[in-house]
Amino acid sequence: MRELSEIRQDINRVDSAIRELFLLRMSLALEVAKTKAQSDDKIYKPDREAEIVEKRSAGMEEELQLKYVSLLQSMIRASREYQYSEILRQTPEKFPFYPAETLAKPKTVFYQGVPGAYQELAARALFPSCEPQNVPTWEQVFQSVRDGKADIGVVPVENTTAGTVSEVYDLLLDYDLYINRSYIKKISHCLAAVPGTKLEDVKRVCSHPHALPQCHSFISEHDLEAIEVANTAIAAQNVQKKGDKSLAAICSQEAAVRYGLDILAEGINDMQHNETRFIAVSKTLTCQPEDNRIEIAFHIPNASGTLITVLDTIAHYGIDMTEIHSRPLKDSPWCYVFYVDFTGNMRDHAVQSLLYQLHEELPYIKVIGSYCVPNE
Ligand SMILES: C=C(O[C@@H]1C=C(C(=O)O)C=C[C@H]1O)C(=O)O
Repeated sequence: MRELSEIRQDINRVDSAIRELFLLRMSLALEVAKTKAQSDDKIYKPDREAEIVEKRSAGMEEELQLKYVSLLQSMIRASREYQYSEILRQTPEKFPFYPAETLAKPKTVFYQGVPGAYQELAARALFPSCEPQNVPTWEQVFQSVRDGKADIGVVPVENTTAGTVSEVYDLLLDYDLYINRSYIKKISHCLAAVPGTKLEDVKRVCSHPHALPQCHSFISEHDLEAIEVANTAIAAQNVQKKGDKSLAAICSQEAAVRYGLDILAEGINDMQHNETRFIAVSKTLTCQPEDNRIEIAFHIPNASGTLITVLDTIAHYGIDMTEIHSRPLKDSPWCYVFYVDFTGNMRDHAVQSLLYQLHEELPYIKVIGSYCVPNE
């Protein structure tokens, strides 16, 4: 039997030979890419890749064949990524997405609900010089922006306890709007009722469908009946209008004060670290120098391993994925649209190469936003 160190020296020699061959293969791939660029041909040739995999691995013993195919596939993907990156360096006009530099100073900002809603607070924080206006539904916020009645809509997209606000994501695509800003707000809910109410008088509690699960423990400990309403501030308004001591609202302190309610309990959310992310949407895709997040929506081909390939491709460009979720495609049962957030700025070369590649290789992709998450 040979010494371990001796075998390892042979492995090192093989690795060095593979390295040289890898570099040679990459330079050949680049030559191919330049030829393709001249004739405006596509980089991705799935038939040629399938032929390489089949012919080069033919006749191998099955177990090693599987490993070799995976090695070949990963080398070919690296070759494609390199080609996209180099082609874009030489012909930057091939980048398929054109964000505007900045957002024109908004005059009209809409939110859903009534004054005192968390969305109003977020709208004021994002656009301090505007007087936000309210409409009854999220759909009306999106409609108003699409029809030009509002420059900006401010809506919630995610809560750290209750999760993604799916309806807002569906509306983003339905109304073809873009995310331009993001704002994370600490959410501390209180229980508010008409003046003179004691905690033991309260039997029912109303609030937004996302706020109720954030206070699940409090609601069950006090054996309260939970009633869904369109907005936390609307809940406070309802309690004021009804004047019934058995009904309380889960809302912000601001909403309780605005509707003249007594605060019976504060910070009633299950998780003390409870935050909601709000976004500002408009008709324009923008990219500001300080933006450090991009969000895309895409469909994947109906084949195994395609989602993992997309996620791997993101990592191959040295980009960090920060969030992923999916929504059903309403017109194609059991098919999904995926939403992915990742770090970077749309002016970065790595981000542009990634987006160029995904645009060329996926059946559908849309950049749905560029925004800044502070403190990074
Ligand atoms: C190099 C080419 O471009 C791409 C990369 C391939 C590779 O690295 O072998 C094969 C097919 C294409 O998807 C080519 O078309 O030959």
